[in-house]
Amino acid sequence: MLLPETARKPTPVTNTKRSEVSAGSNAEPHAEPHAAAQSDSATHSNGDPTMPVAIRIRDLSAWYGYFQALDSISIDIPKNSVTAFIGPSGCGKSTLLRWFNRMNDTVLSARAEGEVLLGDLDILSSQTDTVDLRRRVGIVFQKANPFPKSIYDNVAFGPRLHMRLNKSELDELVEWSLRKAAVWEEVKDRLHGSALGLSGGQQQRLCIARAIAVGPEVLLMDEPCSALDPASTLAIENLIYELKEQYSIVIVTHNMQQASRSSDQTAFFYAGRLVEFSDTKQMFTQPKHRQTEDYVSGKFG
Ligand SMILES: Nc1ncnc2c1ncn2[C@@H]1O[C@H](COP(=O)(O)OP(=O)(O)OP(=O)(O)O)[C@@H](O)[C@H]1O
Repeated sequence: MLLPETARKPTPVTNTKRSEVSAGSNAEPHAEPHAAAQSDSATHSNGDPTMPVAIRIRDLSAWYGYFQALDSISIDIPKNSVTAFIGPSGCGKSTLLRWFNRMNDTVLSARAEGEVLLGDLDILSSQTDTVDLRRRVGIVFQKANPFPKSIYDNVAFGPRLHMRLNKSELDELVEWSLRKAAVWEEVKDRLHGSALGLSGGQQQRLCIARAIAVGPEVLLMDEPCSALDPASTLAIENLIYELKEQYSIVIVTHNMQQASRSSDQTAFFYAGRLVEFSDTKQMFTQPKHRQTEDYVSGKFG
């Protein structure tokens, strides 16, 4: 079975210790961070120092214009495991996720300072090739967003852009990706039909197939099940479990049961700050901070 091309040669990085990237020419200077309640003891590692790191984040702060959305976040995203980001609405989960593959570049007022490393690659460097970065760090959004093309062309889109494959290799890769995303059996007889004709849950799994077809190292999932029914949610959660053997996964979720079922470690954010990062079992049974306990037990949020 043909597997997607493995990691490409990383783009040359700058030598600067701290990077700064601004999405638009109208980026604004610093403003005071909004009210935040970070614990002094919030740790960037989940406690296992032997765990290989997929993405290393140090002192990351981010703004939209004058508004500070993230304040000095340091966290190590472990390899081949599932990390859940939880916290009340507006605490910065999606903002953080979207800096991992520079999706925030599309927001003119967005700006970040600090360091985000994917191996040797300095993600925030202005010299980073964002097309290649997004191949290495794929993203699946809350609402499935298939292209208005056939099922086959949705999956083949990235490989056609990044790889040189002949027709049979491409066919094989499309099938591999759809199988891996657990949607092959449902679509194999309609590969050239419109992706928009699929159900929401099927569309979401198609989007996962599209993301993994280019061989990413990291898969970001921003509330991937929030628009799905319980059966489709279960299918995606099972899929996440299968995929972590091969990918490092970060999932943003408001669903505490989903975080506790699907993730190996959980990071709790509040008002732009990391409050606690722990093994998921510990987070849900013996949180270190009162604020975490209140949130996971549903007292606020
Ligand atoms: N494009 C934007 N322009 C200006 N402010 C933004 C933008 N996107 C997010 N924000 C603000 O940044 C803060 C963090 O937003 P973010 O979407 O990261 O939070 P979140 O924790 O993912 O929230 P939710 O759980 O509701 O999706 C919020 O106050 C939000 O209003």
